[in-house]
Amino acid sequence: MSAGVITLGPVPEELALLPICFDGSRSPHCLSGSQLQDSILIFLAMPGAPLMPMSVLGTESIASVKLRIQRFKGFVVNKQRLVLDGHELARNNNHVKDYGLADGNVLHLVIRLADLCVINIETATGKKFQFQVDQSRNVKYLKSKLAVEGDEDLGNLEDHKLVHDDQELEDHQLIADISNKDDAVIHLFIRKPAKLRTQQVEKDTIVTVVTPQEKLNLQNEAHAVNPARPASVPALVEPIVVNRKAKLSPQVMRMIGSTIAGLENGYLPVMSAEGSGGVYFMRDESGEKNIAVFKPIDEEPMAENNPRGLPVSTDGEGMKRGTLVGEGAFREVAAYILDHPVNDHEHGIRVGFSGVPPTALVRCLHRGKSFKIGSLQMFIQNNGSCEDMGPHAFPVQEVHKIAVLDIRLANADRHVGNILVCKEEEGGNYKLVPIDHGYCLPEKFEDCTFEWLYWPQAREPFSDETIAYIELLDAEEDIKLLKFHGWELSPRCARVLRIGTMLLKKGAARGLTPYDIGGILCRETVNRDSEIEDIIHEAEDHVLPGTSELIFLETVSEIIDRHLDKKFV
Ligand SMILES: Nc1ncnc2c1ncn2[C@@H]1O[C@H](COP(=O)(O)OP(=O)(O)OP(=O)(O)O)[C@@H](O)[C@H]1O
Repeated sequence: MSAGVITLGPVPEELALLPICFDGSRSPHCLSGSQLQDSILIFLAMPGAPLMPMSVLGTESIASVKLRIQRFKGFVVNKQRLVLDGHELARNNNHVKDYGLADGNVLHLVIRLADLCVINIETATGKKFQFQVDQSRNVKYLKSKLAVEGDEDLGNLEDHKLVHDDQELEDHQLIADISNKDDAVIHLFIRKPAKLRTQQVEKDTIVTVVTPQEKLNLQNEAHAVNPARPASVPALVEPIVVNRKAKLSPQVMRMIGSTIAGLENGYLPVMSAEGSGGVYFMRDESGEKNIAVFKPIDEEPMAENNPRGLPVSTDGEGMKRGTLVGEGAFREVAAYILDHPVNDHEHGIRVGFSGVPPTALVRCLHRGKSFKIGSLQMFIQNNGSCEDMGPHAFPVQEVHKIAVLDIRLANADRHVGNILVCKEEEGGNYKLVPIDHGYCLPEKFEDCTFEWLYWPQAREPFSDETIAYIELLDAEEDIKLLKFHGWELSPRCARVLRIGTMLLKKGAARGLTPYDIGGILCRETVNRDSEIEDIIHEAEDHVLPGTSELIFLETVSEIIDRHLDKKFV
């Protein structure tokens, strides 16, 4: 779990990221002649830190670059995302030169940290602050952060005394020591003159600063952050419904209701330490459980308010090719809408074939006056994600249901962190839940990546149940369904959906495995087109300009047939 900053040795940081020589020194002068020619000086950008020079080799793999960052900055490889000019260097086995890195380039490092701690601070006057603090920081650091980023009304924070379990906290104490091991959130209230105490509520540590006049009980604090909402105040969360005839599912309605109740009871959204965009956990009415995950569009990667230090997109394109910044929420909702249930409304609950959690487009009141638009997805209790364990224990069908979704929607972001693992109480089987569909339905197949492709289950044939589901899929109906819900796919995105569905159906009818089909959609290296891209180019060369989309797709269909016949004799 540890992904915090490790203590560096005596090596100056700027030299630490230079390649290591055989004698253990880090001077670039020890590189061989060809290595010197191959050497590229780039700059690593991390939120809140100055640019750091880093020397990489063109022939070095992305995995090796990440490994060196891990070695000297302490962020483990699978928690790193490297972004160049707004696009992620997602393929670890590709080389630096494949991505066209050149001298002077700035590489953004986004850390998917799990051991940041969210600290909510509320003053006596109701002002709220939220900080993310590494658990290795101490109480003094927290106070200094509050002094700098807080508010002058807070006065001299040196005077505040923090108390935990009725013990006064010392400035040198670590945040990790205040909270229990797995705490993700510390709520801190400030009332002057300060006297602090903390209380455990489930996994949260509630640190309460109280004035001597006030009664020391939690009820008081809960009440203070639970003002009755005047009728004139707009709803805290509202679904955005374009077509009134499009009914929201009962699960979505319940999720929105519980999210509102949680907010009304004063439980503020808690920012996830993971993710490359702004991701907020919304609490239910009791404040004890996460009920939903809110992802505002203005905080997506490369959007203007991205909280992870990613630069704003210069051309509007998102972190994956063929997507636009600000459209992630639509894509999240589209994945849910298109995840058709097998047995309609099983036990009164709509469960999609691939198990995409219920998701809706909502607007959420922000700081009491403006709105943030984004996707609201049901929070799924889980035992971690697929990055926490090897794939061998996953049932074949669980992997296949995700493969079907990814192939249909040409998902460009199916990494291991985007599949949650839930262990069933009865029987102890693993269930997989696909999340994070902000980069599905892109305009092109260029960035398609499927982590499951390399899992043994992907080489197993589809079950009869899956084949029956695939046979029923109809891209034209899917496009109409999305339009009914208010999203008219661009012609290019619609083409990707049609071709992905076509390939899936043809492959399944021939008895091909998810590996066979998925492999056609994914590039082997970043600079070599995938088979599907080659097929599309061939079709484009074949048809005359101005040819209808229907004829174009028929051409693609014929080429795919030929390709499959040749490849899988
Ligand atoms: N529906 C959900 N249920 C439970 N946890 C969730 C859910 N959605 C997201 N999370 C948690 O929040 C984290 C970040 O969410 P998500 O991956 O969607 O964000 P992102 O910014 O799109 O990230 P990424 O860098 O993976 O593209 C996930 O790793 C997961 O731990």
